[in-house]
Amino acid sequence: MHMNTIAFVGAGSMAEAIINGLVNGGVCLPEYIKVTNRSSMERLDFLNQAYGVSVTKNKQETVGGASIIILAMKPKDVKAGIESIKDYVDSSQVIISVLAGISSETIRKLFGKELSIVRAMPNTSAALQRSATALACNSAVTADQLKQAAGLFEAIGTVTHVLEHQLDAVTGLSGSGPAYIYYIAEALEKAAEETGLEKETAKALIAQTLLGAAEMLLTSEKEPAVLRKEVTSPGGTTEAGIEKLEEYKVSEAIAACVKKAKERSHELGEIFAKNALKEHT
Ligand SMILES: NC(=O)c1ccc[n+]([C@@H]2O[C@H](COP(=O)([O-])OP(=O)(O)OC[C@H]3O[C@@H](n4cnc5c(N)ncnc54)[C@H](OP(=O)(O)O)[C@@H]3O)[C@@H](O)[C@H]2O)c1
Ligand code: PRO
Repeated sequence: MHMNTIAFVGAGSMAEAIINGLVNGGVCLPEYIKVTNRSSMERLDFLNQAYGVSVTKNKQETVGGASIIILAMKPKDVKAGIESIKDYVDSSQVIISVLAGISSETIRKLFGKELSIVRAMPNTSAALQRSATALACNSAVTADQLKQAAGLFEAIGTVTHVLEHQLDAVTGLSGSGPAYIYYIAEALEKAAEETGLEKETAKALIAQTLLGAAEMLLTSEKEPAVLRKEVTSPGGTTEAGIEKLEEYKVSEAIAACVKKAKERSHELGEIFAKNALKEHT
């Protein structure tokens, strides 16, 4: 795809996952990517060496003239981060925020001007071009700008358009989702060792089982419940195992987990707006 300059403000795990996906997926030349952070030059040097991207502490050099600016700091650092770039940003640029919970309106107020703001909720599987990304945008975003933002995330996985208020639910589901799956993988590994398998053997079997099941979910027209039934012989091993999941109310635990994560996303946005906008209103 054709790519204009992309500036990353924040150089942590989410920024790296996106950079990795863009560069190693061959969808964007590293010279089109500029990265800055707050303090760690060591981290910037690492990204430069690992991916060939340009790195600098200079905020003007990073964001000035970039067609896309990606905000990738932790919520607590957003106010200072925006403060440090706002004078070099104008309405011809598209701001993409991957920040959990923080609304486009809060971001706009912090910049203190009308800007095209796209909110994206990707996940760390972006590093393998396997992110499930959801996008929403403010009313200043043109169809072309949204297409440009979607193109960037399509290069590192799938893109789903949602309403902005739905992003909290997306965050609790697929933004945090890889961690839930790793949690299950950890539990399966522990269980496999307890039932007599070596760690490496278990790890390989678990990863391939997750991959196969995910591919079935993606490609089959059958509902998950039907796919599950196909594995479950009456009176067999799966039925015996699933009886335990029911006994331990795993389904309820998963529902509570996703709900709590969604609520936390909303709460982070509310708390942030209340504190960060005190002197802006
Ligand atoms: N990790 C995920 O799975 C994931 C998924 C979806 C969305 N997100 C969102 O992505 C954002 C970043 O998360 P993360 O996990 O990548 O965090 P992280 O690993 O802690 O990285 C945060 C980065 O922001 C930089 N930073 C802090 N203050 C800054 C400032 N004033 N100016 C410029 N850069 C600044 C930090 O630089 P220093 O190291 O120099 O302090 C660091 O490079 C969060 O808002 C999160 O909600 C994360
Ligand atoms: N990581 C961020 C968090 O845990 C947002 C989704 C995944 O807050």
